Amino acid sequence: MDDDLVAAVRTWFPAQAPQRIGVAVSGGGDSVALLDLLHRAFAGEGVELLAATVDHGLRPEAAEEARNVSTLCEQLGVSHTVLRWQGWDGSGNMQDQARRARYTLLTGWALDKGIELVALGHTADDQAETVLMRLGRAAGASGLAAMSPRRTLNGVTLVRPLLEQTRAELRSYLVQRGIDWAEDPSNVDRRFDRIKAREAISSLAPLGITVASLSEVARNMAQVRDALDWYVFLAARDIVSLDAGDVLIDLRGYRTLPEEIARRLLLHCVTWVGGGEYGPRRLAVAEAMQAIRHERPGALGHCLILRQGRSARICREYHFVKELEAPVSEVWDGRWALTGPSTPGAVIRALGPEGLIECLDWRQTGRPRQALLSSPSVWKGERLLAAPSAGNACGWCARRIGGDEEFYASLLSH
Ligand SMILES: Nc1ncnc2c1ncn2[C@@H]1O[C@H](COP(=O)(O)OP(=O)(O)OP(=O)(O)O)[C@@H](O)[C@H]1O
Repeated sequence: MDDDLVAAVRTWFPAQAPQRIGVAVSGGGDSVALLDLLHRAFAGEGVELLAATVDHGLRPEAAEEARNVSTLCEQLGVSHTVLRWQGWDGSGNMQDQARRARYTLLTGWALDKGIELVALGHTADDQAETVLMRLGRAAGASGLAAMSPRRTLNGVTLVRPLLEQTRAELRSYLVQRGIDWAEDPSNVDRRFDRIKAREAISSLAPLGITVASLSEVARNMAQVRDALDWYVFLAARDIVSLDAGDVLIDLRGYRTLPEEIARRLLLHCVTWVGGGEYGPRRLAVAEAMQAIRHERPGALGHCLILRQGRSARICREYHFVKELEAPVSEVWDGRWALTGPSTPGAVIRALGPEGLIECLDWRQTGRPRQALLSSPSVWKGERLLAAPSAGNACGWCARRIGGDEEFYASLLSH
């Protein structure tokens, strides 16, 4: 049974193991088991295993738990780093902020150490709880697909090799191995939805709703999501074109798409143009879809939807970028890189109405005024030097990070 678990964990990684693998160890049972399992799975393969613990500075016991992880790592010959978070300012949702900070710290650590893959200890129980919580929010296929076994964040691949193991199995593994772990007190705190979900699952068994069945729902929904994404990809190839960082959707083609494909395509378009960490709400998406179908202008996810001939044009809304400024050597609005003649002190800003007035040929570009207002332009103080999208390049070139092909490719990246 022990060896089966080791072999099962090994299957989540490429046959040709990477040189280094990172492991995020909180000190709780799941991630301690993960550390030991990975250590055994890669013994003799010449893989360097590195562990990290984030101390959020929120619980007095956290420092000691981190020390216990250090001791275990020492016994296993694994190098261990403690990453400290001092970020919470007492406002907002502390759990959510701590979680985001944890991922930022872990991926930053991985990049620093040249680690491509970081393993996390989420289990089948975590997956089942996530599915149940998302049911409570009336999630669709993507939400119910819950956590992916593998995803990329900030250029680092996060892997969840324990997603098919239960918490109980891992606890009994640790007991057999004589390895101790810390019990997080928030694991019994009923204020948290996750704990409520955990308790609910235990009483849903008479209906056949269990950790196993909910995890299977997640796997089924991941397949549904992937299938839908494939058809969104085909539709995008057919009816979407890109222009200067904006998206053009053919209106006739859009009207004939099934509702769910149309919804997903629109979401992808506004995420690609507007960035945005949180997707827009369902109601707002439905309203924007209606606007497109009836050829009315609309707004969604920090983007404008304009009618342009037989297409809907999705562009960045000026209001959301008018204060943004970056040196020309940096990325602007999370998506634009500008290159041109060396000009010390030059910055990138949205073109805005003052800039557009100076671009005498902007109409010849065929781009609408509202789209050009939010386009990237080069300034020195109050002087406009270049506006590549508005027909005023002056030796400058604006390139969207990832290129246009990424628009299509990222539809299939799950
Ligand atoms: N303080 C920590 N230091 C290092 N790794 C951690 C820490 N907390 C959590 N992790 C990693 O994340 C895994 C899941 O833990 P937990 O469910 O508490 O995390 P989470 O980030 O809240 O999960 P989710 O991604 O669902 O929000 C752990 O098994 C471990 O690999």
